Amino acid sequence: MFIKNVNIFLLVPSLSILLLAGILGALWIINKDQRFLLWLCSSYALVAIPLGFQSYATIEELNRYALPSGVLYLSSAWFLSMSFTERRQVPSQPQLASLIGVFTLSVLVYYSSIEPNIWARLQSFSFGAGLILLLPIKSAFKKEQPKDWINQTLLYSYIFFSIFSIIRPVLIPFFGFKNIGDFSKSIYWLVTAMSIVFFALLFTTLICSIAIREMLDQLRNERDHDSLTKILNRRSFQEAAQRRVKDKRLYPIALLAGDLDHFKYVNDTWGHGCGDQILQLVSSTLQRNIRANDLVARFGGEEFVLLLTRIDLSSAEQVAERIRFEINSDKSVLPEGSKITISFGIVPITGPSHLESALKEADELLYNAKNAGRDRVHIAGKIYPDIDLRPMQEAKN
Ligand SMILES: Nc1nc2c(ncn2[C@@H]2O[C@H](COP(=O)(O)OP(=O)(O)OP(=O)(O)O)[C@@H](O)[C@H]2O)c(=O)[nH]1
Repeated sequence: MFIKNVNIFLLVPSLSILLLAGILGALWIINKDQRFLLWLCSSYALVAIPLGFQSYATIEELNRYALPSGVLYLSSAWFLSMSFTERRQVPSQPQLASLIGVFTLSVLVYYSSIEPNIWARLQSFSFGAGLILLLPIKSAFKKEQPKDWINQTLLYSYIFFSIFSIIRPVLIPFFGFKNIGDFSKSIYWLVTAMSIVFFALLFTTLICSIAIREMLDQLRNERDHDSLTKILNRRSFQEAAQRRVKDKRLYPIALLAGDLDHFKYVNDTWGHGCGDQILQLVSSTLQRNIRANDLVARFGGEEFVLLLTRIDLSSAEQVAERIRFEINSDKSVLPEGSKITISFGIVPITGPSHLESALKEADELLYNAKNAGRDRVHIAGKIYPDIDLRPMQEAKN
């Protein structure tokens, strides 16, 4: 049996590929959304088995196990192509791939059981695997091409590998592979095994850099955004706002503090789910009403803050009124006869060091608007004679 006379060196290609499969599998466990890692890991695990086996098998064993080896190689090609389709978000073609697979396996059976011919087997099998790999290429090219060099390298190396799989058997005569008894020690087999390891290493390096970069982007995104509404959170708002207020070209700048009215009542009456829906609705209304360079954030609870650039106070007031009107008019969340209301306090930002105190001033104006009956906009410097100075709790009742 092939297990006798084990030359450990011959196991290096399959063990290296198994190691790469392990790295990909571990990365996938960290972020299960990146399914292309799982497909690639499976592809490597499947190819490592016949690769190790063929490194030791005699020509009789190669004949006997041609079908299972072929199934593993073709499945590995299919998983590799699935990894690529998942990555590029293009459709996979399982029916066509199955057809190619069945046809290729039939040829393999013929050239292993009926008329054993290793050369014909290699050609048909490599051709079948290459075709399966090439299936998603057309749709991948119809899509917008990747702009960064890592994704571009991945695309072109995948195409190169697919074409290489098809033409590899053509290399046989050039490597003088004549004595089929020496298959596992032939230069052809060495080139095949080393090329598989080379491409596996290349794909792993590229895919892992892409996966890690995307994971970091995702973490940064989660750190900077509110998970319910997807708008900026307080910390990232303050960072971004600091940059805006230092830029003279963005002045005049206005700061708006908004707070939903009687939100506790909404939660208590219609449930927390309804409250969450309202928070999402308000966030999308706020986002719809801002321009490039403006910021919108959820500061926590039912409290929102906007930084509007290149705008005077009265225009900022109009924006707030428009938002208030849109929120009031929404009929999608609360039952007929009830409406969502919001109050605003607005102040101008006078300079780079004013941000922190402007936030406090806007909050005070917002508090005044609440005391004055809610569902209203109060702006800095304006006198509101109808202000209701009753405590907030009393006003609620
Ligand atoms: N549904 C939901 N409710 C939240 C969330 N965060 C905070 N809240 C609720 O928001 C309510 C805020 O209540 P209050 O601070 O009393 O404010 P209010 O009832 O809007 O009263 P006024 O601001 O004075 O009009 C509390 O009941 C919180 O539980 C959230 O993410 N989802």
